[in-house]
Amino acid sequence: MQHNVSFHSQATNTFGESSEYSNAAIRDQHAMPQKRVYHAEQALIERFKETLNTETLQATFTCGGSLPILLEPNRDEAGNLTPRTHERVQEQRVLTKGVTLRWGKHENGQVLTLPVTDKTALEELVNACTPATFGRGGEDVYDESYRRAVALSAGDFMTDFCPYESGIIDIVTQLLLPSITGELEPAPPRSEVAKRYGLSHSQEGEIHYCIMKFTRQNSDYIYSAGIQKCLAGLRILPATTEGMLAIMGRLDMTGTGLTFKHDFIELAAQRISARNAAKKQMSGDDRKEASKANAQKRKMMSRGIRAELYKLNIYTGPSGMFKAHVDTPRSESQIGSLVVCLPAYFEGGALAVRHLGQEIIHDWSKTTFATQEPRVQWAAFYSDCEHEVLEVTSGHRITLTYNLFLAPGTSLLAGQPTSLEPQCLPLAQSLRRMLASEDFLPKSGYIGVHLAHSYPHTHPKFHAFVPSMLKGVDMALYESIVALGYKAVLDQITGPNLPSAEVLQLLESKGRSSMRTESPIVSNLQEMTFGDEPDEDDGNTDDQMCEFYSHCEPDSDESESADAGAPNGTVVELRRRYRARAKITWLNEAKSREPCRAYVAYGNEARGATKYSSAALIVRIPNWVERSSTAGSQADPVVVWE
Ligand SMILES: O=C(O)CCC(=O)C(=O)O
Ligand SMILES: [Fe+2]
Repeated sequence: MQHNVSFHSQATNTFGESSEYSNAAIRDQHAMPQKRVYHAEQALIERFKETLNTETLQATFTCGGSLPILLEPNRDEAGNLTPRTHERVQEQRVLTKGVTLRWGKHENGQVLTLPVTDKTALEELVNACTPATFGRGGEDVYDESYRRAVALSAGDFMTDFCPYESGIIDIVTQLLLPSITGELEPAPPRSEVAKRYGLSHSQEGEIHYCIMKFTRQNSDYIYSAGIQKCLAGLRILPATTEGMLAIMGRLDMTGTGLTFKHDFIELAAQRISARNAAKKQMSGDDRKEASKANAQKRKMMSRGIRAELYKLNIYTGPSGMFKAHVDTPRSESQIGSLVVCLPAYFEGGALAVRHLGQEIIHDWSKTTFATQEPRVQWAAFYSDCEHEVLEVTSGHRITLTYNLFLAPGTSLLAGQPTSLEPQCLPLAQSLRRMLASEDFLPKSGYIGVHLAHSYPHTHPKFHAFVPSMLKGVDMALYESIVALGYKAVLDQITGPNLPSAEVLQLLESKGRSSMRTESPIVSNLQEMTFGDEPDEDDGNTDDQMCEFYSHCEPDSDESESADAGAPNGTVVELRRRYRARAKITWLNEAKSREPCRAYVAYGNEARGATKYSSAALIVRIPNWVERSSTAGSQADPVVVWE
């Protein structure tokens, strides 16, 4: 996403107005006050705070690091590379061998290990490369005035360097992925203004960003002279000079050249909200909603990064370079690029990465090469970051480039049948053994297993659990059930270990959809009620809550229809839950008496409480005769909320 902010453009804004006005008129009316009203230091602190608070989205747009190559590392007496202590293992980010490259056709293979001892082999590698092209106007072009480099495609060489093994992908996943999958995390609370005008977090962030960028400010005031730029930056500039003057008159009533920051925020929020409404009317809302849902689903499925080797590039001095560009995404799920600089001598050739007016320079030239041990150095950045390889003045700058894609990641196993063989899970074996016995539930019935972990709610008001959330042993259990082919529901457990009232009906319903499909779970979400969630503020203790529940416990012979005329909906609901609970054969104990809990996310920072709930996997078990003929079949997999 390039934020090309243009201040003097003549364009039609989203209010449908043609924006033509005199910048000079505005400037004359509201000249910058001469007097400095705050200390420079204070301003810097405020700016930093602002960045910290509001520019969270993609604040870390690039990251980088280096791995020293120790060809003769220290070993302990036993010859181990690092003593087996926790601390030392953490430090073990060194490469203990050079990076080997192999290329060349059959029977003409060549090999080079960097750092280089054999200059001839290095020259041969350069000769084996072809001039590097780049994309322009939808075509691959070769233009030395824009890019002067040579390259080998991934299919034409091999290397033993592995970004996973060296820990780079771990770091990149931790630093760059959270902003991409941000909606999965509890969102920071929006301000009252943002809530009032229905602004998204990023829209709110953008207002603060523009204030920071275009107005010199202290904490409460902003300079009125920057307001016009702010509005342009936010794409909410009024169409006419009169409109702009009216805004300035409203914001800077006393003519001091200063505006209350909160007044500006209010005005900006109002205009963005109007723009949102106008846009909504103009566009195909349904299509947008659908693509939003798809994007969300994609994010839900993405807890990791997959790096795909793309090219080997050599920029040779003098004059090797690649001017400012944005990498062409290879697919919808590409989120960024990784550049790994191999240990070879060169000067110049810094990699500049830019985002929203900020620039980070990754300089890997001889300065580090000459003074320290050789290193493999790397940088990763989001796809929308502009970047540039500055001129290499001497030597060969050799890089490996990788495309970074969203991927399920190591912690997301649900629905990944190719990477996991659930039949081999010990839990699946043991479940199969139990179900094979005629002594266990000879007639059909239900089993319930309380999950080991609590799970955050996916919606502030409605509960839903999706397999992709599952962790550790819970995931193993889920996969085992999938492997056995029985119908199951991931259910929230509330109150004194009560499943939801309709869980058994769901299990008996005819329709079947695969648990693997992760379809959005909307139709069967339960609204949180008093009974679901003991309110910690109302002073109820666990014991009081349980006493309340116990009044609702149904007599064992009470019939379903007896509830029909019951006056209190909550009590009816609770009785149904008790009844469901009694019909389930529970295979383990629930963890606690108060399963639905609110924790404050992010330690003591007031970012709002995230609700975590206990859950159980409830499985419909056919009678013994039926299951002895079908158990183990994977033909008809398990179901979650259809
Ligand atoms: O080699 C580098 O540092 C970056 C290369 C690059 O930007 C590209 O291949 O797109
Ligand atoms: Fe690039």
